[in-house]
Amino acid sequence: MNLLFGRLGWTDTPFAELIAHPSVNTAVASGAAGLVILGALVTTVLLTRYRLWVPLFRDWLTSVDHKKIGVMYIVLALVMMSRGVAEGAVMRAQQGTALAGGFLSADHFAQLFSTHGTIMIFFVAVPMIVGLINIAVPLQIGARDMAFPVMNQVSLGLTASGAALMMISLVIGQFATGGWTNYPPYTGLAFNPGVGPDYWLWAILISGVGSMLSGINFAVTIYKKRAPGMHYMRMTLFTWTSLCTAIMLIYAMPPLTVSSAMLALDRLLGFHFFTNDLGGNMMNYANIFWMFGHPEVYVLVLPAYGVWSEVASTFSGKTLYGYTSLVLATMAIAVISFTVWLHHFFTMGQSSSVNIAFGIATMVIAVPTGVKVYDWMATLWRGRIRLTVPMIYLLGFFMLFVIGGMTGMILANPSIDYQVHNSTFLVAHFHNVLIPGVLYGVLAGIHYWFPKVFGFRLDERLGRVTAGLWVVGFSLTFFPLYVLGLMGMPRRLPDFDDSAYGPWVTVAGIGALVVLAALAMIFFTFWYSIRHRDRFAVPLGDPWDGRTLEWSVAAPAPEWNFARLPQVRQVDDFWRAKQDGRAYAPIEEYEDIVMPRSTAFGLVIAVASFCMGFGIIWHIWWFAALGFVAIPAAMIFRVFRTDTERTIPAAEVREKTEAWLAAVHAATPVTRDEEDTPANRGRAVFEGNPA
Ligand code: HEA
Ligand code: HEM
Ligand SMILES: [Cu+2]
Repeated sequence: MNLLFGRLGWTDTPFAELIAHPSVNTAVASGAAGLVILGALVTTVLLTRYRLWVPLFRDWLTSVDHKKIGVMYIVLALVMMSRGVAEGAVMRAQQGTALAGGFLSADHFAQLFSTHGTIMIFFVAVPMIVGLINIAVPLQIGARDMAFPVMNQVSLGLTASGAALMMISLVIGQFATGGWTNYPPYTGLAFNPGVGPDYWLWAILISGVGSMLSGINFAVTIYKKRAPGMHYMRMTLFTWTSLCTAIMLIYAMPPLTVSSAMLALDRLLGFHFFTNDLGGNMMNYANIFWMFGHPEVYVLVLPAYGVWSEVASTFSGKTLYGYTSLVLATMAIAVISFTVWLHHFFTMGQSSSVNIAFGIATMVIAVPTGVKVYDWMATLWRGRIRLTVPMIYLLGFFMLFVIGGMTGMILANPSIDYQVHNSTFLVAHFHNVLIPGVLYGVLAGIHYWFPKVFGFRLDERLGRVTAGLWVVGFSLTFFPLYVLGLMGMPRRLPDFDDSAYGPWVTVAGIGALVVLAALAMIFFTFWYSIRHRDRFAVPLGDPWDGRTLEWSVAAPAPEWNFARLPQVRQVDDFWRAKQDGRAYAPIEEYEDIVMPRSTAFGLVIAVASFCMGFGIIWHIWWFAALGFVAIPAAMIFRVFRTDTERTIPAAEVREKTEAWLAAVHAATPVTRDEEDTPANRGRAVFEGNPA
């Protein structure tokens, strides 16, 4: 232990390990570390080569525009997802070759499922969802920005800082082996003195605060920043689900922060909250963690349900069937989800009557979820269906998610759960809700809102192939796990010698290859669409014949979103406005618009919190102190700034808006009959002459 580097030594890299013990296992670890380093180098070279550092800093990293922050969240999530999916595939390869001896050590496999689970939940699903909410909600409620734009940037910074800790754990030291739940006492000092659990703890502590702040920001934005006339029962369903998710984040994140902080105290200062002796009890961890953990999965899935609502209604050309029931179902799921956490440990010793109570509470969630599924189906019924990419994802969701939900119902029976708890049946269940439920929803949302942010849409053909690959890839990879689970295969199993597992893990392995192809296709779709962006341009801003406010402005949406705040009269206001000629009305008087000024505050907080986390993990106390002091210092400095706002002159707003309005009015109106052609021709799709 030394003062300068704490417990960090030269041998704490996978490369040193590779030299000391050359094997396929250590080579894989070094390869992964090499990829991280290579990725960082290539990014640096490209940014320098194309002189992008300044634009990156000026237009993105210091921006407080909710749309840009949303995009950065999603980019972060896509980077992390590439790692997460690759890790999933490596685990499948290990189990696929286990009968022949495999190629990974048990410890390495344990790190893989721990990083994979942690990354997928906290650094893929959460940022994807938060990113979409950032992009869509202010536009849908007719606002110019978030309630707290700078805090929004801080949330992103904290999330990125946690993600950076995850990435650096590949290169320096190693990650935890305790799964995404990091249960003590296994992760306590007695069993795990290394840095692994500390990486988990500080990545979660730092990003968790960011998520809670996001929740506050979203809730206040939706409460306070709605346009005139945007009553609660006129909001879009995506906004409703975002509001429920925001409230859930506010209540669910603190338990996670508390359980993690308590475990950190156990590890750093010898507290005994969760040890087996000296008064500790790990059941406290299990309870507090799952008080977060269960609501968390609905935090993720509710906004995806919101996307399905938008998609179903837009692409069947109908107002949502059962609007009120969808709102009430969302609220019911949000509330009930706080009463079911114990179903994650039915087998951990409480009496059967307690188990039964929680089992029943769990099953009750099927009712509001079913209401939603039937409402979406009724929305499609007799609609003018357009099979766009988001609709393909919706169909995949209908087929697959319902199966995953049903297996959840099976697990909710304590007596059945005793048989399949912690088997791959469970692994199949949760991937079956997370991938078709959350991931498909997010991908559908990206396809749907991409043109609004960038002014051009993504290629439909490639998007369809990608969606198809996700449906096939998911099914091949995860349905075999139900069978394996019923055969008795436990989760988190690095190797086995029961040859009966062989065929099923082989199929799952092939499925993982298809999923890898689907991942590659996502990036190819982006690349191809960006290259041909002129062909895909939709400057008028309404490529899907949209129904809600975000489609009533140009694409890309101007920085101020709305030149004049809209006056809302009903659900699907923009759609009705297009029909009775109110849409695209001329604006008589333009006004100056005050917007928040760009700032590096979030960036400073991100770097400082990273230093603090990294310092504590490695016991490099001076480094930790530096970060710890920099955070309040930056806050105090920020409080004294007075030049935090910037006025956009009315003339500038007028010029941009009038040019766009003129283009809209010059475009050929598309009549109902022509609408069956691909709906995304780059012109406004509306009926009649709006002038
Ligand atoms: C987005 C994520 C998500 C979602 C939506 C769900 C949804 C549900 N989950 Fe799942 N679950 C997870 C993510 C998710 N889960 C994760 C990550 C874990 C494991 C964590 C770990 O241990 O690592 C887990 C674990 C888990 C367990 C613990 C099992 C164990 O550890 O042994 C249980 C037990 O009750 C459960 C139940 C349910 C139920 C009842 C639903 C319900 O909400 C499903 C409701 C939906 C339907 C039922 C389908 C649609 C409904 C209809 C068409 C209406 C008609 C149907 C009926 C009337 C039945 N889940
Ligand atoms: C896309 C392809 C994916 C593949 C191939 C894959 C594969 C795997 C594998 C092999 C495991 C270990 C299973 C075991 O313990 O036996 C696992 C665990 C897990 N996965 Fe995935 N997965 C994928 C996507 C996702 C996604 C999108 C999410 C979340 C949004 C996710 C969340 C998890 C979680 C939470 C765990 C549990 C980790 C733990 O045991 O602590 N996965 N996955
Ligand atoms: Cu749960």
